[in-house]
Amino acid sequence: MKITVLGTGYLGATHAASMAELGYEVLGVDVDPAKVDALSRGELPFHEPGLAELLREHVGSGRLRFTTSYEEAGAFGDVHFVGVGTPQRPGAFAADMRFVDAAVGSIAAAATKDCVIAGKSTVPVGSARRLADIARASARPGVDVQLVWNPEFLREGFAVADTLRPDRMVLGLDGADGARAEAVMRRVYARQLESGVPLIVTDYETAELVKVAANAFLATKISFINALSELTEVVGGDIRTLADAIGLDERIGRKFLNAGVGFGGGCLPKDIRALRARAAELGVEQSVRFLAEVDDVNTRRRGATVQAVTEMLGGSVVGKQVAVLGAAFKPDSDDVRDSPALDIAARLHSIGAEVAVYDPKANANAAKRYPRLDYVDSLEAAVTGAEVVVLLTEWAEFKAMTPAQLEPLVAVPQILDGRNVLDPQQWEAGGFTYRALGRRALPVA
Ligand SMILES: NC(=O)c1ccc[n+]([C@@H]2O[C@H](COP(=O)([O-])OP(=O)(O)OC[C@H]3O[C@@H](n4cnc5c(N)ncnc54)[C@H](O)[C@@H]3O)[C@@H](O)[C@H]2O)c1
Ligand SMILES: O=c1ccn([C@@H]2O[C@H](COP(=O)(O)OP(=O)(O)O[C@H]3O[C@H](CO)[C@@H](O)[C@H](O)[C@H]3O)[C@@H](O)[C@H]2O)c(=O)[nH]1
Repeated sequence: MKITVLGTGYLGATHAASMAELGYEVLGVDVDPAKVDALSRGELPFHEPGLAELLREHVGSGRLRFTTSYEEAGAFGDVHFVGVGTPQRPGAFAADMRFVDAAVGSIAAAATKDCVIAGKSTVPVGSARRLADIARASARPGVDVQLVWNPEFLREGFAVADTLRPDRMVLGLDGADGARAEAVMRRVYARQLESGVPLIVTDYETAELVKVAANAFLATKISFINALSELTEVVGGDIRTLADAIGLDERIGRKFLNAGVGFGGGCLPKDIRALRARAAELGVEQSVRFLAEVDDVNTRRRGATVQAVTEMLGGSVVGKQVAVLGAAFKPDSDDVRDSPALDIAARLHSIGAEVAVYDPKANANAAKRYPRLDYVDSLEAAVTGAEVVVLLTEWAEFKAMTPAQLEPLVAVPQILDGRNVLDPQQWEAGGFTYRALGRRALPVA
């Protein structure tokens, strides 16, 4: 069985290399020739632990190739995975479906043998049924093209492991017409299924909704704890202890209750907005209205961080040296899409602070987004002369730093822990003024 993966970004490149790892011959397709050239040389254009090695190995063996040609893909693939982007539509909350529509239409028209198109991109509910119509209408006479919806749940930073050993797989089918496609997909994923990965076979709409529901739930969990942070900041409580305590209840669970500067990335923010937009189109806006508050709580954390830094600097950031540790939206990624860290750094700069940013992997992407910030190559360079150090992405390097390491370098020993990952006692004993979002009462303006 031969596999193509349409779109070779974070999802597609990971999926393509993982399919090669499972033993398939794989062709990755992208409309970006620079990306295709880099991948064809075995060079990963972004940071993802373990993926560069997998890519090199399988490009080297010839099992994994890349192209810009849909014609080549249509002749090659028995299964075509669709992993192109569905970003937020400019000026709106809805998902931009242009790339998925184009990919499905192009591959259906190019297919010269019976095949299955497996949608992995995150899409508004109702898209699969519409795309199945596009596929049928575009297919050549005598070529059977079936569409399944097979959403992807990988996390950046753990993308390879999540692809090879997911918590579950979901397959949305076009009713009884989906029998051939189901059999093909069970063969593609045979190794995972044999190793016990649960497979949920359902209709298109449920499969599409499972994906956005999972992300909406995760976003809600984060905003829940961050909303409680606003309370602990006022009364002087400790949000980490609170999260530990409620998390011990197995019905609640401790995961995704880490309070701080909030969620970002290419998925959670845009996916909750797209769900709201789709619900409004369907006339059930009120059903997910709470997601507006989830989004607002999340955005407020960024403002609260800027406010806390301002207070630590005596009421004004103008001309003050601020060390920002982290630019990626999460550690072990160089992705800066909707990154709270970078947004906060830019906001501080826009109100007059001298901001030095250091991220172990994301400086280059951050510089493309906000070229006017000062990016430096080490933790030491960032904190030298700083009047406040602000930890915004919890890279291992930042979690491991000590007051003794920073104290000789900073101008004023104060630190804001935007991710609640440092030990307050250790930093206070080391001579630092320590503040954290939700963990200690922040100075009230
Ligand atoms: N990044 C993740 O962790 C993740 C996880 C699960 C689901 N998703 C979903 O997967 C989709 C892709 O996300 P991503 O983060 O990989 O995006 P990305 O922007 O990194 O990659 C998208 C790629 O698609 C390419 N592309 C655009 N139009 C194309 C076309 N017609 N044919 C071929 N290639 C085309 C782009 O050039 C780009 O390389 C989105 O719907 C996203 O919500 C992403
Ligand atoms: O307790 C927590 C956990 C996460 N975050 C933040 O939430 C964001 C998202 O984190 P995470 O979900 O780990 O990363 P993603 O790679 O964006 O993965 C999410 O989005 C993907 C794309 O849809 C899905 O496939 C994954 O299942 C889903 O976890 C990041 O900014 C994190 O810093 C917190 O603030 N507190």
